Amino acid sequence: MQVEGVDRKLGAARERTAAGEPVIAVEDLSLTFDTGDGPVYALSKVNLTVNEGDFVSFIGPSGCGKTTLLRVIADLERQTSGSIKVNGLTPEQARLGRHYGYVFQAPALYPWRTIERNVMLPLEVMGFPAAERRERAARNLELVNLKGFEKKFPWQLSGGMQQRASIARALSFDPKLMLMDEPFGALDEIVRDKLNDQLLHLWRTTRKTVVFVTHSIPEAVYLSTKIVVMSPRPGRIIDIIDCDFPRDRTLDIRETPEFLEVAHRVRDGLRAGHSYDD
Ligand SMILES: Nc1ncnc2c1ncn2[C@@H]1O[C@H](COP(=O)(O)OP(=O)(O)OP(=O)(O)O)[C@@H](O)[C@H]1O
Repeated sequence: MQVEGVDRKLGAARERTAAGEPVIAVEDLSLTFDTGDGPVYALSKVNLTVNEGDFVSFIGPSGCGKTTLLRVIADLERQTSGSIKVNGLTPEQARLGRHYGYVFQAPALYPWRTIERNVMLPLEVMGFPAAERRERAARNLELVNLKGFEKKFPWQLSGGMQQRASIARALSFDPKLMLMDEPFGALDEIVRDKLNDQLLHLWRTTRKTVVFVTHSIPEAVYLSTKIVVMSPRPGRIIDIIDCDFPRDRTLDIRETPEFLEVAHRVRDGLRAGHSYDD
């Protein structure tokens, strides 16, 4: 009965999303962690709308609440006050309905499973038949340029390749929304540039909505249609910047005055956020 209820609501949510409802709608959302050392005000009065097809980056210094906000969207944390809807549903309903794929900071692959079997894992849990599991794993590994590595184990792949495999896993059940928590943070700049290009290509061709956490200003400006600048103590949004570059952008745009202007505005926002600490 409960599943039927969720399914009915999911159907209704899809219709509303098709009619232009935001994919994510956050209103006046705050989250305080109660710790032994007293309360930690991780998020304060956050308001945010993510529309279908957006690529939204959260940027800000360590501890400003980027991961916490992503985890609230994914129903891995619950807000203290305020509201949040994902495709018109509560985060719990969206999680149960598999509305999003989540990519963690570290690849988090099972070392005893081959790459293919890691990618197939969510499909096994969801009860997809074996032939479809294999077909989807092959398709998504090709999408992240890992064709030919299906039978390798994670330790046989570089860090960048492992992160691509975890993206393939998050894509395996074809969610329209991807939540990505600093997926390329641990990689060197050249590998990161390459993966940024591949991610942009994937976003353009699959028309997904992406919410992406990063510390890097160039990465945020290069990838995003919208940049959410955050600052700590308490974590809050201090600027939301629209990035109107063409969707088929290439790395050369990083040299253009328009790019540098947006980067400058992000940097100004980050500096202004820090001054709250003084
Ligand atoms: N489970 C928790 N219990 C207590 N405090 C927490 C918990 N999770 C996060 N925090 C605190 O909440 C604040 C926001 O943390 P969060 O991890 O969201 O920041 P962040 O911007 O993602 O940081 P980073 O860039 O370093 O990953 C920090 O002060 C952090 O210490």
